[in-house]
Amino acid sequence: MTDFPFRIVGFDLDGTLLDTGGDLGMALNHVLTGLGRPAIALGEVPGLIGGGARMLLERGLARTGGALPEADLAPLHAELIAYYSANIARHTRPYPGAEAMLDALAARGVTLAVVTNKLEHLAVEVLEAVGLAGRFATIIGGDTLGPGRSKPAPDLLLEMARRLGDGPAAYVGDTTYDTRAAAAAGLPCVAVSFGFNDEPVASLGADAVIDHFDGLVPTLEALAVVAAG
Ligand SMILES: O=C(O)COP(=O)(O)O
Ligand SMILES: [Mg+2]
Repeated sequence: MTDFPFRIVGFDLDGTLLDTGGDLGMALNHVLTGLGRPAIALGEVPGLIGGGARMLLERGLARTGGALPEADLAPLHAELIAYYSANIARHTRPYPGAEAMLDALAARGVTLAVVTNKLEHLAVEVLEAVGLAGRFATIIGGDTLGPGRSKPAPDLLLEMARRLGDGPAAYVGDTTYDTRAAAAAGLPCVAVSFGFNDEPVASLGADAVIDHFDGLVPTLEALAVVAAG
């Protein structure tokens, strides 16, 4: 154990640890084109991500001709999830420096967690596919606690603390879902500028921003100094 100021660091998944935009976009376009709708340019998909796959579907429908009745959404959501699960890591990769950063935190005795709005089983599958699942003491998904408890509610982050025990914790994310959840849970939050930011990164309300994972360890050390006054 070292004197690193945080004992637990939680990570968002889509747009934070992993660039999942291409594979999520392919799954969304599979559903849209099946409905006779146009595909969405993959470069535009990151702007539609946040809040889970069901919200991705709703935003995709709105973008390509309009919403569908509520009753039509469940089978389309299931189709999107099935396609995504079967094609989960064709394009998905960790962002540069992610693995070295996880090594650096682990070497400092930090316990690592994933806290995502993705369905838990998809989070496990994609982390296994890119070889990172074993790094995390726990993986908590948008459905882990049941409906209505995903980010921006604090529940998933409070569950992380419940599972991993006492000690200072911090969270790393890319959207307002993450910064709002962290604030509600009372955790400091670092935002990554390279993710699927739903607001300009300076407006996300994070305590600090990093442009590369090389900056995470020193940024967390500096945050703790500020918090200590
Ligand atoms: O799946 C989403 O919409 C967002 O997932 P995340 O919480 O890992 O960013
Ligand atoms: Mg994210």
